[in-house]
Amino acid sequence: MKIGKGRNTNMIRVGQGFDVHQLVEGRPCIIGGVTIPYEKGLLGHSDADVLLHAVADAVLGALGLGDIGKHFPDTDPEFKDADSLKLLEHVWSLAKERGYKLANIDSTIIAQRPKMAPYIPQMAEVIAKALEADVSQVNVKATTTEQLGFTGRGEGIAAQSVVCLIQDML
Ligand SMILES: Nc1ccn([C@@H]2O[C@H](COP(=O)(O)O)[C@@H](O)[C@H]2O)c(=O)n1
Ligand SMILES: C[C@@]1(CO)OP(=O)(O)OP(=O)(O)OC[C@H]1O
Repeated sequence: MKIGKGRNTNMIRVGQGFDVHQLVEGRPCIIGGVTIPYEKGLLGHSDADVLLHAVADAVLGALGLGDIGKHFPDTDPEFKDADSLKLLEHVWSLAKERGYKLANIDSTIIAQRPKMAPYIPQMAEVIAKALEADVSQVNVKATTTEQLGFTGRGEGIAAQSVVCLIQDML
């Protein structure tokens, strides 16, 4: 969507991301780039950082560039145990080279446990740094599902993210 005419025209793009990973024993619980002390961790080909995956998918969606599975296939040994922060930084480089900056991003972690609140400020800092933005542009929330469904039973954790990017065309 273009706003304005001629010079100083801004392009605004919106994207959303959603991801789920299974909770299993013997894996670290890394969410939003923060390692959370917990009896289980998230299973995946990479470090399975469900929040950073949702953020990366939201950015790719805003850019119209598909999803993280397309950019980092889970059949590629290069991405085995990959640090999702590095994947997000690569995704952000695609936004930057197209002239986009972050307007704001809002994310929700859907987990019965562990309690996310103590770690949320640090997650927001990680995301802000990766997207080269101020932390005031980044919001992270958490919710349980009141013990309902796979998240409520503690079988997995989900995350969703909505991003707004702005392209300055001076
Ligand atoms: N894993 C979670 C889930 C929730 N929170 C925080 O608790 C609040 C209440 O959760 P409800 O699902 O009962 O609405 C929620 O608003 C979060 O602040 C959390 O820290 N970690
Ligand atoms: C990140 C990638 C690549 O290592 O693997 P996973 O950690 O399994 O994560 P997923 O969200 O299933 O999809 C993207 C993958 O290609």
